[in-house]
Amino acid sequence: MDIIETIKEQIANNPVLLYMKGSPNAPQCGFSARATQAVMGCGEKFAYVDILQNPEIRANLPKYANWPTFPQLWVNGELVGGSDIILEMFEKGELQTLIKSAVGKSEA
Ligand SMILES: N[C@@H](CCC(=O)N[C@@H](CS)C(=O)NCC(=O)O)C(=O)O
Repeated sequence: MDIIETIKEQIANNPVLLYMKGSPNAPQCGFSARATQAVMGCGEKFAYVDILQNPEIRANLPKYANWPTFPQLWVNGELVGGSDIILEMFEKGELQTLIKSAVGKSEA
């Protein structure tokens, strides 16, 4: 399948999706580690894609997303942002609200 189609499918099929370096249990970059901590802190299930294991996604997602770096958090099919935005939203309590509503919608 075309890599852009794969990316679109991943985004469409996962209400909370983190593109990151490594895995939540073993992040391979400080930015991904901090983003994971915040997303995990929301207490809901989330999907992730390790871009170190998926070089084609690493090469193509930044163009598709118009966002140059990783991590990238996608919620309900929309890009939320990277580590800075994720942490800022978490500190304000906004990330918790967003993720809880996204997970709730997917279960409805
Ligand atoms: N300010 C960014 C920092 C993220 C960042 O600089 N990521 C780098 C290092 S992990 C990156 O993705 N570089 C491109 C790449 O490695 O493909 C954020 O908030 O997420």
